Amino acid sequence: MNVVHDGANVPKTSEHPNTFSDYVKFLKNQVHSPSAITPSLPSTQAKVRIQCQVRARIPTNEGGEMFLYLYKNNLDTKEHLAIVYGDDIRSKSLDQAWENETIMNRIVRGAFYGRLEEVVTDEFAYLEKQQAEAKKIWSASTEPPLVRIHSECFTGETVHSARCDCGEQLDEAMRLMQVAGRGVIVYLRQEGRGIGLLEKLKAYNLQDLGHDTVAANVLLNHPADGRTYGIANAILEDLQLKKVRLLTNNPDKIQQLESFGSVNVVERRGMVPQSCSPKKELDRYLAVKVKKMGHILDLPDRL
Ligand SMILES: Nc1nc2c(ncn2[C@@H]2O[C@H](COP(=O)(O)OP(=O)(O)OP(=O)(O)O)[C@@H](O)[C@H]2O)c(=O)[nH]1
Repeated sequence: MNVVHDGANVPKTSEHPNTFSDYVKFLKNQVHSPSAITPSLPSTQAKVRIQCQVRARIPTNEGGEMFLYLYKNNLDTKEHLAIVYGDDIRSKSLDQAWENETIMNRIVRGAFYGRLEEVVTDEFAYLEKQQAEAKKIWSASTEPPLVRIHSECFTGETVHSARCDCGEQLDEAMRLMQVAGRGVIVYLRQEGRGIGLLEKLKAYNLQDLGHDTVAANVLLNHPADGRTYGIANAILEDLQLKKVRLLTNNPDKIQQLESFGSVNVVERRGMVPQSCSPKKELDRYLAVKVKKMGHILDLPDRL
């Protein structure tokens, strides 16, 4: 993109808009300061506050595209993400107006409708185009989208470890959403079910000595699963999703998400590993998830 015009300051902005003229009023009446979001409340009991900082288009090698939304929050310093398919799924906190920002500022942090394809030279024409794009979005379907709440797994996703099915689950979720043209993957930086990569790698060494994934965590004085879903819930709220079809084998995830009261899981879709060649380590991992962690997985012949 090559934007040459810096635009006017966006004045103070109040409520979330429903129409484009509301949107313009909204921009005029509400100021939000993203710097107010700092990790000042370390307790997991603290009220979760999040702010979407930026959104950017990611074209994929498969020919489709997604938008990546990056969030800041008040509980930790991690950059939690939402991978969003479909133009009608919008972040409330991103679309808010920030103090003293220009149209160019809004473009750079991704708070625009449609695609950035040409140089912005005429602010009025740009706003007219935005109005047309916004109208399309606000008349779009409100069907509950496919949603996956995915926890980071460097080993499974980046170095293709065969110890777990995390990489495959992420790829499959992206494939399903690309086909559906709509969906959200909330990508939480809760590596190793919340214990971090350092401790997870220690757990792998204990697993090579014969301990399973749960026992290895416990031997290292960690819970079997130390994850929380308050930030995921807040991100789904921010994306204005009240009903979702969740891709998961983990009933605890559904229970925890619904316990916040703002997001309703109307359907659970299983994530069955597609790789047809059974792998010894992966099958041992999946069997423990079913037997010890209550996961639902329909692979009776393999496990
Ligand atoms: N501590 C630990 N974490 C692991 C291990 N294998 C994978 N993980 C982490 O587990 C997380 C994924 O959780 P899973 O239990 O595989 O699946 P889930 O998210 O509970 O459930 P699904 O929605 O069905 O995928 C990621 O953060 C991985 O890094 C392991 O052996 N030990």
